Amino acid sequence: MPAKPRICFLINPMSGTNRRQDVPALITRHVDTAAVDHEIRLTQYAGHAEELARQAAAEGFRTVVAVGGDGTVNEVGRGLLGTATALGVVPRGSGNGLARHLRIPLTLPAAVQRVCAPDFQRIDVGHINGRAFFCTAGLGFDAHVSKCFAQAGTRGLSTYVKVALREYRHYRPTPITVALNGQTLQTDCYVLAFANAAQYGNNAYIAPLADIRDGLLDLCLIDSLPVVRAVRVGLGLALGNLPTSGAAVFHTSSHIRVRAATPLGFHIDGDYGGEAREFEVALTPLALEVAV
Ligand SMILES: Nc1ncnc2c1ncn2[C@@H]1O[C@H](COP(=O)(O)OP(=O)(O)OP(=O)(O)O)[C@@H](O)[C@H]1O
Repeated sequence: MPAKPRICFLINPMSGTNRRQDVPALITRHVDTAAVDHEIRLTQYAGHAEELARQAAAEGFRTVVAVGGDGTVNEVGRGLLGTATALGVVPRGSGNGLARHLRIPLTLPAAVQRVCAPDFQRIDVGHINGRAFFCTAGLGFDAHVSKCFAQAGTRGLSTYVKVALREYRHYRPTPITVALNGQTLQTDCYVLAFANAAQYGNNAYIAPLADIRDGLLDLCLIDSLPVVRAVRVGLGLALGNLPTSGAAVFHTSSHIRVRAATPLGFHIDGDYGGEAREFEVALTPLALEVAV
């Protein structure tokens, strides 16, 4: 009999809002043991999932499953780049942007059953200043909010919205120069999002037309955000019609350079990445295999 594929579940115990569940026991209950062999490992600190994923790939696991939110997915995905091991996702974050984009089930039992009998597909991978992202990266207000959110003490959508409304009163755009597709744009950056997937998570569609397998990033530029436009952006995110709302400008490209007049914050899959004056953003087509 051929050997069963081996799956390694990497759990971020800090992700999501329901931390009291016994996640390892739930996974073990729902794994199809007739179809796969599995192991469960827990992360012990931020960044650990990347090391554990790389190690699991070296051990020959067919799939390494990120059990967590988009931050954990990012770490596991980074660890698997350049290996023959696929990324799986059991979504447990508050946003779950990549899982929603790939139509991975959002409940734990269904997601575990899915990774035991998946289709394998390849997706594009973005890089911002050399750091990989799978869902979205961005400059400006959303990065600033991700920094404040990380300091907020509690997580979840309601904390995110509260932080965003508080910061909106003070945040001002930064002048930037954007080079893409042989042209140069001088503009202001309130938000400049680089979307590989269509949404930030929570069905907030920053780039509803983004295709994760087309070799292109969808750029969404918002140069200023007075109140009336903020309402239109909010509605556009929720309804998935930002491109036709007139509240943002869209481009597609696989290689973008940005120079900012003053240091500008950036995020990587929703986690704050720091500040920089220059950004190089590029897409590598179909660089990661995922179990969907
Ligand atoms: N054991 C750990 N202790 C502390 N932090 C951890 C640990 N494991 C992972 N992390 C960090 O937790 C951060 C948040 O994780 P993740 O994004 O998966 O969950 P979330 O924030 O609840 O979900 P979402 O991004 O959907 O809101 C990640 O950036 C990761 O680096």
